[in-house]
Amino acid sequence: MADPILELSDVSLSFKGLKAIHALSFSVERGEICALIGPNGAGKSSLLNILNGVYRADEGHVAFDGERLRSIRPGAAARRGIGRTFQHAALFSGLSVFDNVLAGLARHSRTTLVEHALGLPRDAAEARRFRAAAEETLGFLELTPYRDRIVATLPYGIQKRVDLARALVARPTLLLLDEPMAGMNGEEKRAMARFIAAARDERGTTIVLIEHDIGVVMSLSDHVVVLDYGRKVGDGPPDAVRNDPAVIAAYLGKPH
Ligand SMILES: Nc1ncnc2c1ncn2[C@@H]1O[C@H](COP(=O)(O)OP(=O)(O)OP(=O)(O)O)[C@@H](O)[C@H]1O
Repeated sequence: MADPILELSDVSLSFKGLKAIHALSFSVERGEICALIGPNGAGKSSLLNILNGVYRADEGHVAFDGERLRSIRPGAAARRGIGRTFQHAALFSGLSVFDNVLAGLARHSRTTLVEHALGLPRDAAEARRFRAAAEETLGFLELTPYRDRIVATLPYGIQKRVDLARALVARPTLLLLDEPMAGMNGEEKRAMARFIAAARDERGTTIVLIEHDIGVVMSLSDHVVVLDYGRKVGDGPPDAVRNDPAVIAAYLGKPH
């Protein structure tokens, strides 16, 4: 039975007259990997920005877990269970892997500044919980051997995995990944695809990702949504989308 975690209805977004997203509607099922594909400028990143509250849709609405998302800000979206990574990983390059992953919990702290400054028990208990969650996520993504390394000294593929760890440590219900494999070699892409699939399979995380590598999209996703100039031109399982004449004409047949 259908169990959508995300439902977009007639969502539109413009930038100073330029319509980046046109009356877009689709649903994402709980626990699936949904890939957003389409040429440069199709509106994919703008859409992720609406989903985690960086932008607000001009028209239409988005429901997350049965509740309408209204002008939510990124911090509130994170606390509601919507995690995000960005196209260009913005890690703290001078800090250790462990501290970067711990930073992924900063928005989830329930202790007040006073409790923190005074080192009160609630603060200490939370700090212990956060550290345990960070260690667990490092183990889950096979990053424990890199735990104390400074991020800037690590290979690119590992840095992108640290970025994934930072987003996963808070156990988001919905994780938005903006080109998690951009710039990676084949081996790094295979490793990243394995960890993304593990987040779905072992943690039940729903994932919406932007990806340009069609081979990766077809093998990793359960559902593909194709955008072109802000309009939806395809929506379905990977095999159906791959063979859809409208998608081939708009995207798959073009060099990109
Ligand atoms: N902040 C902004 N201000 C003005 N125009 C913007 C802004 N962000 C995006 N756009 C425009 O909106 C359209 C959609 O851009 P968007 O970045 O969402 O596409 P995309 O599919 O993610 O592209 P890419 O694959 O290149 O990342 C483009 O025409 C882009 O130039």
